[in-house]
Amino acid sequence: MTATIIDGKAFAATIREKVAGHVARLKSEADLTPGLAVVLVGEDPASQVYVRSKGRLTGEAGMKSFQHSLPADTPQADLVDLVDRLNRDPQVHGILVQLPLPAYMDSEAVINAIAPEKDVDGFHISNVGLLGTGQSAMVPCTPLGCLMMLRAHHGSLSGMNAVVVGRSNIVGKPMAQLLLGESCTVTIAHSRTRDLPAVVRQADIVVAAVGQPKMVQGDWIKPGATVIDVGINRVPNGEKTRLVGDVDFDAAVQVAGAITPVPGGVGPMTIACLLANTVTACCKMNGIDPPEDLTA
Ligand SMILES: Nc1nc2c(c(=O)[nH]1)N[C@@H](CN(C=O)c1ccc(C(=O)N[C@@H](CCC(=O)O)C(=O)O)cc1)CN2
Ligand SMILES: [Mg+2]
Repeated sequence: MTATIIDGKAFAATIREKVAGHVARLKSEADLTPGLAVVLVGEDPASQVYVRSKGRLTGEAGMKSFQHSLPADTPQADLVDLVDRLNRDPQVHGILVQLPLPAYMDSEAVINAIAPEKDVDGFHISNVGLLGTGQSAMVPCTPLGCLMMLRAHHGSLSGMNAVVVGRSNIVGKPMAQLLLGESCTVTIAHSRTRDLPAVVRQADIVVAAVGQPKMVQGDWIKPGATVIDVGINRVPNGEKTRLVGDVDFDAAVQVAGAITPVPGGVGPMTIACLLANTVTACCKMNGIDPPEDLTA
């Protein structure tokens, strides 16, 4: 028996439809249009693709999209000035600075310059602290998308063994916090973990977020486990390139109970959750209860 394929692309489309419904209601009932500002520094081709899709999907959901492209040698102070202006702009409810920033910039300082209530990435230290202490926070989009797929597939996650492979601030750590919030027993594994295959074999849920093509092997997966693959790695494929995840999909699909594909799994959920977070931010800023069905 091969695993159930968790279709993130289809799931993301249903979230974007719900977002569009809420946006239409905010317009007609409160004369409010949620606005998302995305800032790109430099010309990284993958980042350009992601920023373009964010702009397109923001528009398709009926929201206002503000895109700012700055040259690769922009001084950090100029970027922070732009963030300050966006913080004060009443048409902007969400601000996202596309990562990675050029190496000379202090990414943390830039992220912490965003007003926490407009931090739709959930990377600001205030939101990190709120999430870590189980309080209402803006939740990072990729881990939120992973959690939504897990909840939709399993219902309750209570008591399950979850292994998150990767300890980044943008995926691994918040993912672990979210799973802990669902009463999973959570292990964060990383490059120094001893006998990683044995650790992963204990998992009912594996979230792979290491950025290494096909690192998680099929025989590391416990039969029937759910595998969420966050990796987006571009590998050579003849004259071209193709995308592969952090999991050896062809092997893992034979063992797992359910698995996300790459592409078409976690990636599309990231942008759908960004739109949902922007609606939430807009509602909160205007004293309106945010919709509960967007991130349930
Ligand atoms: N400020 C942020 N920067 C980055 C984030 C983020 O959440 N906030 N995440 C990633 C990039 N990212 C969004 O920014 C992102 C990556 C991938 C996808 C996606 O839909 N991927 C598709 C494949 C697309 C392709 O062909 O390349 C898929 O997996 O099916 C969406 C968003 C780093 N930076
Ligand atoms: Mg740096």
